[in-house]
Amino acid sequence: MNANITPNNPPYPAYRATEKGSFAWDSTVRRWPIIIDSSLNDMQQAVDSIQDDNCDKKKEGKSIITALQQLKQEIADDKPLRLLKDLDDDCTTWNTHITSYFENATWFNGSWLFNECYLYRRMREMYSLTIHWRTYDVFNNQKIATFRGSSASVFDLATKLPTMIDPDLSMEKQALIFQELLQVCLWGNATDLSLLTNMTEDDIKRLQAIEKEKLAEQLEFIVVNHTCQVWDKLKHMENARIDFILDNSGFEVFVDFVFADWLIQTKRASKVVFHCKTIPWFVSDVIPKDVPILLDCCLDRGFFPGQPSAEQLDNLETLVTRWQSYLSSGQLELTSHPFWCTGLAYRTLPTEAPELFNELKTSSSLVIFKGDLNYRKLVYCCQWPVTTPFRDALGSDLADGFTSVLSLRTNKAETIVGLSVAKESQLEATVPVNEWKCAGKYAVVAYNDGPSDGTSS
Ligand SMILES: O=P(O)(O)OC[C@H]1O[C@](O)(CO)[C@@H](O)[C@@H]1O
Repeated sequence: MNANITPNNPPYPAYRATEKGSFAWDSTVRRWPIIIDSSLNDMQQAVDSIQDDNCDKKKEGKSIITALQQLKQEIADDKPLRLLKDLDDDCTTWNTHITSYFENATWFNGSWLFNECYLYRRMREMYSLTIHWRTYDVFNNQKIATFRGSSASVFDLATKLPTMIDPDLSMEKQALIFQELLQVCLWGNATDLSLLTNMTEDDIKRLQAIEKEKLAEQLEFIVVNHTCQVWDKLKHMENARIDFILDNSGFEVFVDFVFADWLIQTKRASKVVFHCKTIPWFVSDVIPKDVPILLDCCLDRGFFPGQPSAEQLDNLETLVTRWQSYLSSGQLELTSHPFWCTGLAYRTLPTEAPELFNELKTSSSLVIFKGDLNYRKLVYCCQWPVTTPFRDALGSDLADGFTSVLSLRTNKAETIVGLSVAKESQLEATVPVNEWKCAGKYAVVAYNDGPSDGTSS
């Protein structure tokens, strides 16, 4: 293992697009151009809808289209990662990271983790440099359209949840409900726009399914499963603060609300904090404006297709109205921090964002990291032996000097740790490696218990 760890020199070799055929290479040569093309389409429609051809907004919109096309070419030409030019609050931090760790790095030879984050920050720069497009979210329409397609599971959950939240249930029953909700929260991560793989509509419906038997079938796809340790932590927890480092908007944040609702209703949490990104990120990640938009969609009785019944709409309205009351009472808090939109692994949290690190360490009993990118940043996104213990990949600051950490991740990138030798052998022998590592169909529930003398209840 590398002793002198830096962002471009992780504990084990970084994934880089210079490795032809790797997922990093496929992202750089195929997936990222698709994402930029879909942003170009969105921008073209937005610019075409502006009537006045000579107004500044239309001119700025066209400059963004040109900048997106130039970005695509810059990546294809494997240019160096240039410094950012906008005046956003995080610009200096980003440029310090580039000059300190990625001097002379290019789109192909920089670490895939940093480069993918840099891609979205470069897209942000295009909007930051304008007057009329500063707050425009080029992924907004896709986020809403994908949520609209999740209506079956949204209504299923809205109908089922009241029976699942009964605080008078026996501990055994609560354990079963916890396992179901944890899985629903986990698999909600599968509906992710930036993956753009061959996942079919049926694949997504299967992954979003919440029926008991479907969830039982899914257990075999969880290749690292610390659910029991999480239940040991939660079963007697009372009036704690629990933090969600969010991932995707749409159905995933909907199920995050469902899980948070259960934590609050069963009095395990008196406060839940949702941490959003600060800029449009990885296509579908949640930024603060996405939450009220999502809740309003749920309350709009004409939003979902397929003529839902009055009862279904009423159930959803009851649920969402309660969530809105959590937000207005402060039981559920929505926040964002620029640290979640850097290109660095989370081992840097104590030095890059000491106030955030200390707040979570001292106030939160459990920090739940949702999704693949958060997982990659927790484990430094490198070529760990897959049987490396999760705590070793976290590093001592997060494993021993922080609070309890739970990662709920569907596998959408090659880095993974925590497998048993038996599970590694079974997967290597039966499933194509890209299928279980990158296709979003297998998952990880990885948990590290915080220090017992911390805030943990
Ligand atoms: O939304 P999530 O679960 O963090 O997924 C983002 C992941 O999708 C990808 O863009 C493609 O798999 C990864 O590079 C990235 O980590």
